[in-house]
Amino acid sequence: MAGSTTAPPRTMRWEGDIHGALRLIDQTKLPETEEYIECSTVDEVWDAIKKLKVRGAPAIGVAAAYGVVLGAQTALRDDRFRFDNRISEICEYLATSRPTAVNLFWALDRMRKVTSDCSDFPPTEMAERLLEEARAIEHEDREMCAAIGRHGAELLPTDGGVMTHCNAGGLATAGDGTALSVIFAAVTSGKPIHVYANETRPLLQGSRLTAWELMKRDVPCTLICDNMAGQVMKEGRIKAVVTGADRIAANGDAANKIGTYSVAVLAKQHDIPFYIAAPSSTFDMSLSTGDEIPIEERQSDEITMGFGKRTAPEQVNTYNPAFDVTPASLIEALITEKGIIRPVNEEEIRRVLEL
Ligand SMILES: CSC[C@H]1O[C@H](OP(=O)(O)O)[C@H](O)[C@@H]1O
Repeated sequence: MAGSTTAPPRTMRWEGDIHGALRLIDQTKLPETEEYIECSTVDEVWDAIKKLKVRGAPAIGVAAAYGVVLGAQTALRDDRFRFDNRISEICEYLATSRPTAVNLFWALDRMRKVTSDCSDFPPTEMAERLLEEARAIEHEDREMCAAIGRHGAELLPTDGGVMTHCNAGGLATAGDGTALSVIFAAVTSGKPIHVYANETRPLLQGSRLTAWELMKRDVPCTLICDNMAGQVMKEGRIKAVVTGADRIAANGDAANKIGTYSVAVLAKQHDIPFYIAAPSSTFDMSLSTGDEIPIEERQSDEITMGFGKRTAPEQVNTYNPAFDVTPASLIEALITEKGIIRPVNEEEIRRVLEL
């Protein structure tokens, strides 16, 4: 039966005590090589997030939390400044690594709260509490992934293909993923899921990462170019679409990898349910609609230098938004660790997430 139980390698692991380091799989090297890097400074974590060595909304949050711990190590060695002020500066610095995934800011807020809750603790004790909080964020994310899988599996069809876009798998989280956790749970429950993975230009998270994860888990997968999504739906191959998200506004509008909005429009056209799987840490209730979600724009060579080969004239103008926003009206349901949100609106979001 498809769906082996062997999970792919963990996205990241903190090794050691408060003086330890963060070990990450370098996702820019996949699928050719499974290479691990060790981050021993906050700058190395910032760089890993910026360059997508670690990526995916929940994974970015977990990595940033451990980045704060690495910064705390340096702060402990320099008593010229108040330790809690240094931690606050470190959080501000990590917050500049990428703008869209709200999990980054959610995790940093939790780390800042440790310093305010433990303001009368000596720096060494505060540093220990910071490591405990980072570990808790990682553990909770793993639990959230499993719960998302349990809730979402029942929504997937017992026949036909399931399309996904980008990578919302184990590599994007500290657990089995969000969208892929739903797929893995459905396969484990015995559903004959066949995944159509969109390659997801320009950085190919779908072909490089999602296809890699699915094949590791023996889940049947067909890789397609992004511009094939409509034809594949028109041929009747797709019975559902499920993706991840990087930030969901209070009304349910959801930011996800560029191209997700197009897939949602195509799904609507073909009367295919479009689901988004995301933990509660991806919801930003301070934003009333998706119009307010900051969209990251990335450098030109991600488009013109397709992984080392020039694919466009050197000075050509480019536009490279890394995300787009799918309106709540196109989303059949949001799949969270606390349950299914349907219809997708602020009242239902607040009811299910108990906000
Ligand atoms: C589980 S959320 C993953 C989410 O993050 C990805 O973006 P990036 O690879 O740029 O970090 C993409 O939007 C995924 O859906």
